[in-house]
Amino acid sequence: MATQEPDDKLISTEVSADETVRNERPDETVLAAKDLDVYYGEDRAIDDVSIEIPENKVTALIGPSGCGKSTFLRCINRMNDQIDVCRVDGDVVFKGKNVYDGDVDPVALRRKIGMVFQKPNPFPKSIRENVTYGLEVQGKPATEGDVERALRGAALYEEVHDKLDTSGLDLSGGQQQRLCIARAIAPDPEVILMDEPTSALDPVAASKIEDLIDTLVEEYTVIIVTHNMQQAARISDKTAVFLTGGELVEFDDTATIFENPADSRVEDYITGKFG
Ligand SMILES: Nc1ncnc2c1ncn2[C@@H]1O[C@H](COP(=O)(O)OP(=O)(O)OP(=O)(O)O)[C@@H](O)[C@H]1O
Repeated sequence: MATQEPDDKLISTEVSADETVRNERPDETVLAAKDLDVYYGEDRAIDDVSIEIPENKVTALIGPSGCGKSTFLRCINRMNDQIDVCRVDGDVVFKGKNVYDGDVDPVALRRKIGMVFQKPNPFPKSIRENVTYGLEVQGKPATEGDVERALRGAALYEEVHDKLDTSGLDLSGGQQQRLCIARAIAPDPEVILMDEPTSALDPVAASKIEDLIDTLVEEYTVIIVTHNMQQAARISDKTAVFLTGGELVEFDDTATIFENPADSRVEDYITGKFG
């Protein structure tokens, strides 16, 4: 269920020093949706969305339950291909190439655009095998260095370096989620999609993931769906607000969205008048 924060005054858009540096960098588009419509059978879930996602920034997707945030996220790396009734019209251009072109291999695409889900979902395999999986399906043997690099990148190495051959399922929820992040970054992606990555975690584990996102974005572009508006305000540089019917109503700097949105529907949503 969606949890909404009722009072906009509670939403601080104070930025970290790292974010200030990031915000001073000009936006370079890494990924763009153009006139995107997504249908499940006859029902439209995304309505004519165009958006340009900047590189090495955190973009948050917010909006009420059922407005199409996860659908949009899944379109980016063609996870929607796995849903029979789902049909996509329009383009998703990643580094100049429409990911829906016939010659794009979705499996290769998903290594460049990795994904982390709401519920930590490590494979029932060792910590090491979880990390090496993405490289080995590419036919690339993974080295110890690759494993260490991915686990360090996910701020997990110190906690697991002496038990790499134990099951990933024996870790705590927060550690499992960082293992999933390590698995996503092992093949050296450019974009990491996160679908409510902290909503199944306790506040301490969630806070670690938020800190990690702040580090990840130095190297990767992060696009995160969150129901938690404080979280969007805390960690993102840009915020896209979707509203019912799959319409992208406003996309701007996070501070602008939370402090001075152009669209009154966004203001109503942020102040808890609906959603
Ligand atoms: N596999 C599916 N088959 C049919 N309809 C679907 C499917 N997945 C999503 N939908 C519909 O598409 C619309 C958008 O759903 P989606 O999950 O993308 O929204 P959301 O904003 O991520 O919602 P929430 O915040 O509750 O997770 C909803 O009406 C939903 O019922």
